[in-house]
Amino acid sequence: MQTKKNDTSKSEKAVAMAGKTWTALKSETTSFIIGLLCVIFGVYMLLAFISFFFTGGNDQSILTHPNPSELLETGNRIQNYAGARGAQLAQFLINDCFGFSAFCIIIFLVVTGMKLMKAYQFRIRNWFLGCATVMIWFSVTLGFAFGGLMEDSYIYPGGLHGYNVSRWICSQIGTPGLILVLLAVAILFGVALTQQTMGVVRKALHPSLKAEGVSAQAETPKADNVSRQEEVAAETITVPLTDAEQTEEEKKEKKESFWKSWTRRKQKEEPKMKEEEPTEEKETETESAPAPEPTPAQATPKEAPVAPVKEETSKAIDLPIEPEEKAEDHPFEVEPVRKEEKAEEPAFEVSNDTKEEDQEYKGDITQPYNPRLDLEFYHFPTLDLLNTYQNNEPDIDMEEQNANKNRIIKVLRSFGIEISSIKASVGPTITLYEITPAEGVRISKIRNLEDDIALSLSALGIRIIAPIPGKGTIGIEVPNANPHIVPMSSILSSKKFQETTYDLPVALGKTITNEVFMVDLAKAPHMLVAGATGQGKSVGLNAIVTSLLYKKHPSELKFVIIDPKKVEFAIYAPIERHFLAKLPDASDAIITDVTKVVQTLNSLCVEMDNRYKLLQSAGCRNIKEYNAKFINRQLNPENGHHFLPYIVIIIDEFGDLIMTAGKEVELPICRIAQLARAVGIHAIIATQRPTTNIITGTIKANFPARVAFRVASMMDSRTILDRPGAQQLIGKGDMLYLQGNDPVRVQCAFVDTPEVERIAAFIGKQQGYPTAFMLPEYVDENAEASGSSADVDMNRLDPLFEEAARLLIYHQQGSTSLIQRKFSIGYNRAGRIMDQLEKAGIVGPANGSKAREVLCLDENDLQMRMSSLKD
Ligand SMILES: Nc1ncnc2c1ncn2[C@@H]1O[C@H](COP(=O)(O)OP(=O)(O)OP(=O)(O)O)[C@@H](O)[C@H]1O
Repeated sequence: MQTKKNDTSKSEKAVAMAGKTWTALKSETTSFIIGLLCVIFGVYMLLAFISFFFTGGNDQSILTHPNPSELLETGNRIQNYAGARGAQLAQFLINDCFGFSAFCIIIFLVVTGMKLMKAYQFRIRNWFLGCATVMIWFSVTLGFAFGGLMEDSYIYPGGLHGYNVSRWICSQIGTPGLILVLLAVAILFGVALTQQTMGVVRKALHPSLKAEGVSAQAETPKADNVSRQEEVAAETITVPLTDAEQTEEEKKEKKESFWKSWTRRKQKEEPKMKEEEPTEEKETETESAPAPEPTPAQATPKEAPVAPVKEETSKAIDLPIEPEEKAEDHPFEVEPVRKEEKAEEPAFEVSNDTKEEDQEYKGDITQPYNPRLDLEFYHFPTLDLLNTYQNNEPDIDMEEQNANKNRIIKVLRSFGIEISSIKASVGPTITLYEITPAEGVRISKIRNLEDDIALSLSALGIRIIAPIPGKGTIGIEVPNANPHIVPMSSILSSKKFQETTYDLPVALGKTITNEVFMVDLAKAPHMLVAGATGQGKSVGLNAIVTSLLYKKHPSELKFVIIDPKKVEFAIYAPIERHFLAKLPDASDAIITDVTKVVQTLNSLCVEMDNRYKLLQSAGCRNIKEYNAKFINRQLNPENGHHFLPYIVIIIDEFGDLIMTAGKEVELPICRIAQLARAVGIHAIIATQRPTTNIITGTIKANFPARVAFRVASMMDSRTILDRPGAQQLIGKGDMLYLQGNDPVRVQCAFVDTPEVERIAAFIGKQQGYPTAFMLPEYVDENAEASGSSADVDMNRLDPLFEEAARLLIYHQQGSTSLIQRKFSIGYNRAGRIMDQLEKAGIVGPANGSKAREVLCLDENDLQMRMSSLKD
């Protein structure tokens, strides 16, 4: 009894010890050191082995000495480069064990070392099985083939193992039996390595198989061939079944065309098949800097298993789950991280593309007009104004990838969903797992389980796309354990951005596959940005403005910035004379006062109408055609024609505007959104509260491009994107971009306030236009009508008159915007109330941009005036 207890505690201790040792081994440093030792030892063995071929003969007499240790101690007479121990090792592994194939041990050692060092991601189990099979097979084959030479040479090609095993097999099943066994093992190994082996064997058995190959294929009862069989059958039906009547030639022709179409189909399937054959070459390619456009074959993962797709039909929901074991059976591909191609030359250094000839011909109307000549020495902002970050390149953590893969398979299995393959694309913050469901699993089933699956994976930010449009696979987006920032500098220095031909290139960030994501605002043409507070909206808007500033000359682009929060966009003040537009009487270009917003938006409508008139008289359909004509001097400036810069309106906190100014803001915005595209006026509106009373149906209909950062609820997501999803984002710039049917998940580029300040200062200190771009004056007809206090009808006082008067007396500030905000009414109505208050002597006359003076001192005073009004 006692002994039993002791045994149990001993075994528990041993298990605990093993656990501890395993944890220590798993630590990154330990595994790196062990890996390094493996590689070094492998190199040492290689040296010993190679040297053995040259020096083995001389050393053998010492090594096979009855008491070799005596001789080895001095080591003097050993000639092997790896010394006495090396000679001993080589003698043992080559001659006493496996012969030439002992080199496989070195290969496995180095592979293991590389894996432990995390230099390469090999699949150790496969490599072990592969190396062991090759080593034993060759050892037996060489032992069998060269067994007779052993007496004459100091090297045994198959080693003693090969010699003895081959002799034993021969004694059991005879020489032909041994040959057949070796052949069978070789073919089985080949099939496990690549399915193409089957084709080679078939061809070897039947060289003229080509045409009949189809039927051979069709006869293979593989589930994934079923649809192919159907196709083949369908095609076969189109061949008239009159073979007997056909001439030999006709038959041949039909066979050929049939074969051609089959080959075409095979070629389509080829990449898929290639994905299933990870070769060492591909692995190396994957490890070294991957090509920018990896083909499916190149993108084959480091650890993609050799085994073909395993078809599991049993529902695993009731089975004991062994995820670690079973999950590995699924082909798992991890796409290599795409490295964005950088432009060779920093194009921004050469900031002005004004050519010398242009300067010479300045004013020469026989030469094309160059709008950039207005500010001919303007320098585009340089990339060094932007922050660079260390270690921001996404890398692939295979441990995390495998853990996630296993988790997904386990969760899906717990819902009775089997999959046949899984592929991962690692992005800066999110990894997309693309899953192919097994035969017979309906995608709708997965779609219905979306919430449960997301819940079971229990990580923030999981989004399920069932199916991925156009692919027939299911996508599960899982946040990475170590998200990476996407610096604005990495986007702006990319080849894609620098070589873009977009009219208004807006670089938003990187997609899940690490591609730079850009849109052309000129085509968008208006954008709606939503996101709860602190999720990256302002950074996103800054990224939009920054990318435009890096591409556009001040003569080509103007911003109208509306910032009710008053602080977010103040950083752009220095670029007022270069890039900003404002009303003629406005003191600041960045509009923070709600009253000015309505005027500005209406003024933009006037600008739009004016531009349409210009386009009409020039016979152009859009701004691009018009500007091209103007540049080619086909339009006479004396007839009012001029080069038209794009105008981008940016409105932060649109919700606030709608709450205070309501329809008065919505109407001009909708007019602009409906019509302004052709004349180069584009709007970007952002809101924290994407509710239906703020983003009304009319606004939604006219803003086809939507950017959703994380929002508070599914309702908000539906308002902005017409579907759920944005509530599941992880924040910090994680966003969905929708234009058309399906949203794209993008990690927004990060541009910090100091970076924007540096860019603004860089532009601001250069020569600019004398003033900001002047928008046309807007005369509010309604306001005009009710503008003069002489016309004010005091018999029909506004219902809010008395309350408004009380408000102004309380604040001692005669401000129309105060009335607007407090009572959530439009500018016109607030203006009318103010006029009535003026006529009643409660406030003084308008005082320029300053608030009016409040003439009424307190409540008593007001009561007296009110009673006199009623009289
Ligand atoms: N693209 C990004 N990459 C990394 N971090 C980001 C990104 N965008 C935002 N963040 C982080 O989130 C913080 C808040 O972002 P931001 O100020 O843009 O939020 P917001 O949605 O504009 O909030 P609010 O509506 O309150 O102004 C930033 O200070 C930054 O730390």
